Amino acid sequence: MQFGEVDIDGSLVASHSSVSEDIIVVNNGCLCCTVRGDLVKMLLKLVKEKQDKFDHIVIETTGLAKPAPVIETFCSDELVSRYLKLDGVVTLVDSKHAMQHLNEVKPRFVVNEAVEQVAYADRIIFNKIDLVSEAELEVLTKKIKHINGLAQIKLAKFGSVDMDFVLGVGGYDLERFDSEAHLDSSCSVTHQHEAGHGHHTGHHHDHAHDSAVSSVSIVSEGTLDLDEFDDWLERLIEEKGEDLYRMKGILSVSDSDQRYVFQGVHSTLDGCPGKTWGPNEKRINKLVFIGRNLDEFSLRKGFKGCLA
Ligand SMILES: Nc1nc2c(ncn2[C@@H]2O[C@H](COP(=O)(O)OP(=O)(O)OP(=O)(O)O)[C@@H](O)[C@H]2O)c(=O)[nH]1
Repeated sequence: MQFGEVDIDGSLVASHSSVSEDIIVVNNGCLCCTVRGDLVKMLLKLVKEKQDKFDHIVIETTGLAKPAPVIETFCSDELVSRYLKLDGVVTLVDSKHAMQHLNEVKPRFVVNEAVEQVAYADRIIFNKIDLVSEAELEVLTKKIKHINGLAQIKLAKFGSVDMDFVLGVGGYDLERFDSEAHLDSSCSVTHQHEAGHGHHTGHHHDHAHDSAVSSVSIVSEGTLDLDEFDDWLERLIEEKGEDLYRMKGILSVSDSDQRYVFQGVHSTLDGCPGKTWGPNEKRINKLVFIGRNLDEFSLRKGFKGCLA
């Protein structure tokens, strides 16, 4: 399924495809609505007509699409979420040109879609690595991990990656998340402002300051009061829900032998008890927040305030 004004890829893929997959082009949706009405319609049509005939639906957006409305379609639309589950967001990065797009400063209220597409990803493929030096790749990796410390990254040439890397991602699956625990604590690199954006004063916070999209990771031993934590998260979402793109965490909570796992997109939160802690296992809390203008200091302080 593709979003786009002009469907060139669709016909190219179709002419090369001997398999029976359907390619559906969705090109009349508004790129900035919060839930994609056109997508809802198409997904429900697929469910109705072919429910038992597919394992996955792969949606390819145009390079200009904002990922949030597509993601929220799966969280917010009651019918869609009844029949379909969002598996994950995969972002293909052109290693040669990505930096230029990530650094592009957009006009007021205009988001940088390259930054958004990295920020919301569960998996990131750095493609065209044959066209860049190791040093360039290192700088790009640093930049991308700064934006998204949660996604797994793979390097590729001509888009060649294992299918398992892009299908069956389980990016929104609390159980998978619990057992895999891909929280890269080395990615807590917020507050390193990009060149040219060093001055980060209050008056900048009212517009889409894209270099301000970053990850904050908290890795900390200790036990949390779950009620306090819930209250804190709720307050956070109320105040900053729009700026909080993704959050995930594995928590050690008092009066429980089980981990508590949670994940969220903006103001949609989902949490449940997870695996039991081992008898000699260190109970370490791991949380990652990805969002715009995140205040690392106050996130850490808020978290500490919930420790029992
Ligand atoms: N050297 C090199 N060229 C590549 C690689 N992957 C794709 N290309 C070439 O890059 C050109 C443009 O392809 P892409 O950048 O993949 O285009 P695309 O992503 O389909 O374009 P949109 O979907 O319209 O954004 C084609 O000529 C590809 O053959 C790679 O890993 N290395």
